[in-house]
Amino acid sequence: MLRWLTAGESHGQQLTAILEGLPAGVRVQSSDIDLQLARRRLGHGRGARMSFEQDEVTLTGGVRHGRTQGGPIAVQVGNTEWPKWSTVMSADPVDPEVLAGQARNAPLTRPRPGHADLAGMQKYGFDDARPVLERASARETAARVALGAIAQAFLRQVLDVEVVSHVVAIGPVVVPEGVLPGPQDNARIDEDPVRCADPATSAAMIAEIDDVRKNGDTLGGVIEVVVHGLPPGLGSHVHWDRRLDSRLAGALMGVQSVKAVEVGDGLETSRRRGSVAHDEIDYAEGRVRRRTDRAGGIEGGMTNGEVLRVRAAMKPISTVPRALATVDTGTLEPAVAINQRSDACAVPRGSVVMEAMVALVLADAVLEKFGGDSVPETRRNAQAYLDALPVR
Ligand SMILES: Cc1cc2nc3c(=O)[nH]c(=O)nc-3n(C[C@H](O)[C@H](O)[C@H](O)COP(=O)(O)O)c2cc1C
Ligand SMILES: C=C(O[C@@H]1CC(C(=O)O)=C[C@@H](OP(=O)(O)O)[C@H]1O)C(=O)O
Repeated sequence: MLRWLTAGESHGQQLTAILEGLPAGVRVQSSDIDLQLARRRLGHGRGARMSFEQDEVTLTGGVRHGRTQGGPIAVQVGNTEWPKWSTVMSADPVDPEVLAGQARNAPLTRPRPGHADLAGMQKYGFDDARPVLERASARETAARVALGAIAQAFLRQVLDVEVVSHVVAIGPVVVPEGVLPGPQDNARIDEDPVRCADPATSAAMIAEIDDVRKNGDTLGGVIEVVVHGLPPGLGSHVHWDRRLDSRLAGALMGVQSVKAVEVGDGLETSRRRGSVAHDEIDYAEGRVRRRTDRAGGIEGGMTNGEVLRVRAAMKPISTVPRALATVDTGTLEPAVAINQRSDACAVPRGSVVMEAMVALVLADAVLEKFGGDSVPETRRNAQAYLDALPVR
């Protein structure tokens, strides 16, 4: 079983992430994580913070000389903005007189609609939204991407699995049907400002983001994660919490701002007749395969050996520059929501986060199926399973 956990605040000293249960011998180094974190900072529509916040990665446990050792892997992602926040976010008590002089410490009492601010203040008994927004912030996704980079290295080294992603919708602008990235397409897609695999749609997406930005507004959209090289039989039909689709949906829905998840053709499938909704089976090219992949590579809660496709829909950024109506929780008077710099559209960089979540779930499912305490052992187990499949 693979377990992972993150800790840390948006303006805290650092994010901390732990990944436990990975076999020994996965080749991984800080630069692999740096690469993924750099991808997460890109994208047309990102906010100012993404241009000056550097992610300082340190592997502090579980890896020696570029290989995992079998123990928990610990990663720190330092916030380079920390010096500006070290008093306001200090873990230890600070002299009240020093704090009083800090403009950043003024209580945030105008909760933003669409954020955790108000419900979090009520739930935890705060009269200031700061402690809520610090942890609710998607800054935390940097820690997930760091762990996802390690999970991706494991998947690649054990099974040649490649996890790629692309943006399929931004606001009302949607890619045409049939655009499907290949296993090596991430580098090409990264070069597109909105991580869209279709150049004509990309231009329309950029125009849409520019338009909302000009109008003080924000946008959401849809990301598709595509996984090549998975064997059949990951996950299971036998119980709801063993189903791979359920585990993927939970992981993607657990990313800040995700409001819907689709597996394969998802909602579109529900509108089709059965005769054209499923994937007929034939025997060709030496294997039993599906003629189409409407199911997105999962049937009965298990991978079926076809390309896996899952989609996550992000709501528009909640910190709308043309600030939304709220109430000042100190005075109960009408007010406008807290408004600071923010992304106009985080969908392109969100796609890197979705890849990480999918990689973590799949690494867990691979270990559940094949076990192994070292990469060679897991690889041997996987190969023995593939060789013994009754139907290839
Ligand atoms: C990668 C990423 C970046 C985000 N950047 C911002 C941002 O700059 N400003 C903002 O208000 N929300 C941003 N969000 C969205 C908020 O974190 C999200 O709206 C908030 O957590 C509430 O969403 P929920 O109701 O789904 O929890 C971002 C989300 C992601 C995944
Ligand atoms: C810092 C990151 O994203 C942040 C996520 C975020 C939010 O509300 O989710 C709000 C913004 O932070 P701030 O309010 O400090 O400008 C983003 O910049 C990051 O992704 O590294």
